[in-house]
Amino acid sequence: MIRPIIYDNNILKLLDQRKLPSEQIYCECSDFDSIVEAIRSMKVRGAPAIGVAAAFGFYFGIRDGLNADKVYSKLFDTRPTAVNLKWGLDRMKESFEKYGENYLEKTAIEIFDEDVKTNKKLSSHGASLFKGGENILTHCNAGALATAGYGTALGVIRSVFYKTKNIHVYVDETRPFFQGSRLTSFELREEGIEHTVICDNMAGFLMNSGIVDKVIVGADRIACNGDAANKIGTYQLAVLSGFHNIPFYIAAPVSSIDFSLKSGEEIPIEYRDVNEVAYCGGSRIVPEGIDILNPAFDVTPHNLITAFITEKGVFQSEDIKNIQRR
Ligand SMILES: CSC[C@@H](O)[C@@H](O)C(=O)COP(=O)(O)O
Repeated sequence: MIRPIIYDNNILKLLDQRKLPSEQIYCECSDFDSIVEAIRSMKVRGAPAIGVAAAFGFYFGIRDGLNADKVYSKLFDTRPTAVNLKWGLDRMKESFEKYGENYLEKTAIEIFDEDVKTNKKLSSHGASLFKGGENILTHCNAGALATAGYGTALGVIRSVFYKTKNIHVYVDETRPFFQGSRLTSFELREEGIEHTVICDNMAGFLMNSGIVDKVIVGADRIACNGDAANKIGTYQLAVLSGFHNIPFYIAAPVSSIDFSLKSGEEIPIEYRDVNEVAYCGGSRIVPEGIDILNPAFDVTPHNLITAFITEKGVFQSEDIKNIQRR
């Protein structure tokens, strides 16, 4: 299976997600600044993967003699919506305050290893909700590439495939960064899982034609009431799923729950460079001088979510606040 992140003797190798699917190139980060840049520019992306990369960034920063508060805040500011970033940083800070510098590398490696185990666990819980033979729709990339390995929503799909060998996935291309068509399709092809790529605006047509049995996506931040932020376009899929009576699942680790937030209204939404919308494959596709908006995430209200699939089991939104963090 693809290895999106490899740690090898003080070098963090990140499979550059901007180059996929045409090129598989690892960018090698050996210092704090290179990790900050890799997260900001989306060489590494996906909430759990960002959390893991930030943990190594914290280690590199302290190892190189930088101030801990500055290291924390510079990494924290790279991507505002994914709460796993803060979760990873808080764990590193706690380790630093308790044991000092010597234990930091070990803590970062622990966070990395745990993420893969967590994803496998949540995927096996999720697979129990599927009998095989379903047509599943997914959005963005919540696969191995968005995590330390195996994936969340795509991890569940992987586990259903291993169990039944019978599943078909509809993949939203996911404008403007195309995580669906470039990354999810790449991963599904590697696994030999049958799939079809569609443009984001085709989901309603497919649902209305009775082609979609279930929808499963990841999450970047979940509030205590179950409102969930995920890649822009997720909310409209949830509304469509509700209208067509199609189960809509969120698959995410407990580290994606922000226990400090009562509802999704408090989730900060990242606005990215408008050129991500203005250009496609290097060509300008919007006339010059036109207003463009690029919110990278939206929030799906809890009442549109059928269930949450986590490593601790499958939950309803009212149970989210009672899940134990560790
Ligand atoms: C597994 S993270 C949840 C995903 O569905 C998705 O929102 C995501 O990968 C985050 O987006 P990105 O902006 O590519 O970092």
